[in-house]
Amino acid sequence: MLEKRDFYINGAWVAPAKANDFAVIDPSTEEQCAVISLGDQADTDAAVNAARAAFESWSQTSREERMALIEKLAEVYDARQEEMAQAMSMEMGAPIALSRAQQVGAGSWHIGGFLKAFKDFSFEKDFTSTEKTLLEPIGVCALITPWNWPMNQIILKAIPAVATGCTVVLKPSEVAPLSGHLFAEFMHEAGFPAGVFNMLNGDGPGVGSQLSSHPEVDMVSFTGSTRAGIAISKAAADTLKRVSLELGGKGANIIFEDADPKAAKQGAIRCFRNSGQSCNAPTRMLVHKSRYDEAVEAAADVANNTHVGPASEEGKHIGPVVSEVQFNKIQALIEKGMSEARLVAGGLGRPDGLNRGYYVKPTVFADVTNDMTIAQEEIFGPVLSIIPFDTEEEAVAIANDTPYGLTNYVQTTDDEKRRRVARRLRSGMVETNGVGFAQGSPFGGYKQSGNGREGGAFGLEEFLEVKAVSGWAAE
Ligand SMILES: NC(=O)c1ccc[n+]([C@@H]2O[C@H](COP(=O)([O-])OP(=O)(O)OC[C@H]3O[C@@H](n4cnc5c(N)ncnc54)[C@H](O)[C@@H]3O)[C@@H](O)[C@H]2O)c1
Repeated sequence: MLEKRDFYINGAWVAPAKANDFAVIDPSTEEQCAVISLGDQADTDAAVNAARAAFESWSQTSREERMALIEKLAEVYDARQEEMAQAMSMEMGAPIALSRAQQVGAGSWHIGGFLKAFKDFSFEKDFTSTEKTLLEPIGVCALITPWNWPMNQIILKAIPAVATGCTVVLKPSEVAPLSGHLFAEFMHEAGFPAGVFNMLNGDGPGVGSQLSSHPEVDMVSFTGSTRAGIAISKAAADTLKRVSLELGGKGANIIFEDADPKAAKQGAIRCFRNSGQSCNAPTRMLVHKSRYDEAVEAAADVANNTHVGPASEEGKHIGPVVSEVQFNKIQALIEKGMSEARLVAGGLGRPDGLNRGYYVKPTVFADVTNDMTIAQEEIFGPVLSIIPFDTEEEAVAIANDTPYGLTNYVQTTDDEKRRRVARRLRSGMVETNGVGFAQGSPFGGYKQSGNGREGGAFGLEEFLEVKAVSGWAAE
């Protein structure tokens, strides 16, 4: 069993102020795989003070110095990618092939996106011939991250924060803390000065809320549930710190009558990816009535043919969900779905042959209406809800009828319709016809999916203050 009790504070690994062990469970086996410590106020203060002390000099470094350290970090990340893939696979159950290609791969992709954006990023702009606008680092940033795409989330925050000259305290998810621990090792190996990057473990009510309310923290960048996003915003209100939120989603995937014949199949595969634990998953499939029966059959077929197995097994299967808490929550929502809609694949309990581990059957519900619980709540498991529609107007109304607004999807070969519908969807992202987003593209949500944007130049701007200086040049 791994022992990872220490925190990374002020450039060194330090023991927690008080012993408070917390077991990390491997979701594939339900066995304890590691022990960490949950920090308390003294640890939080030590990490924040280190970041505060480092800010003055770090914020004055040149772009070239910071860029060189991020390039070094990228080298370390590449050289140690197998360790990172194994850590994530064990802590949150991503099958090892997916962990290597996508969980680790997402990190490399975003580092590359930031480096590209950073090279041309302008920290000074001429507002008039005499007035200058300066973009300056906001200060000490608390980064609070979830367990579902651990490295993706950490890199989307830590890299732009240090790139812009901020200093950082990272609190990874206590459910999947091993990747965050390893990332701190990478930052150390890359040679960032002491105090620029700090990492400590803790839970939401402890270190999470201590960071959110800390008077020496200037900004909280959070990814996780809408519930925690609200709690953080309230805790941050008394010190009026900036709060950047990336929260949940309930993406609609609108399949029009003229969509690619494979659209339903691909939509179901996408919904089940990472065992359904993606905030941008297309979990509501809206299908035109002329294609409805065919889509239900295709989605059920995908569910019935999706192999579920341990994370350590090679292959394209899906792994368990992350924890017993999530497993139970998903089971309760599947049970609710069975009382309100038509179950066409999957259902309650573990898949055949798996009696230990948090494995969920890929599940499809048809004849769902948008007022049902399974169409409104984020399930965060491999569960798809299929909703029929008649007209474009109806499809847009159903898609927008949710408190969330992260990613929606549109499938049609009609160019005009695709653009028209994309404009009307109230979400931060609209993916059309399966075309992936470019490197550095802004990631974030409308409504209760959050208020921030991550990735590339938009992601750098999140960590900057704007200063207007008059009389910069003599008239
Ligand atoms: N929009 C996005 O970019 C995005 C990406 C990934 C995950 N998510 C969302 O994250 C959720 C799943 O992750 P989770 O279960 O780890 O979420 P969570 O909100 O329970 O926890 C996320 C992080 O917040 C901390 N936390 C919890 N309560 C807190 C509080 N009151 N104050 C401060 N910190 C607190 C946790 O310790 C953890 O580090 C899903 O809802 C998913 O949609 C969103």
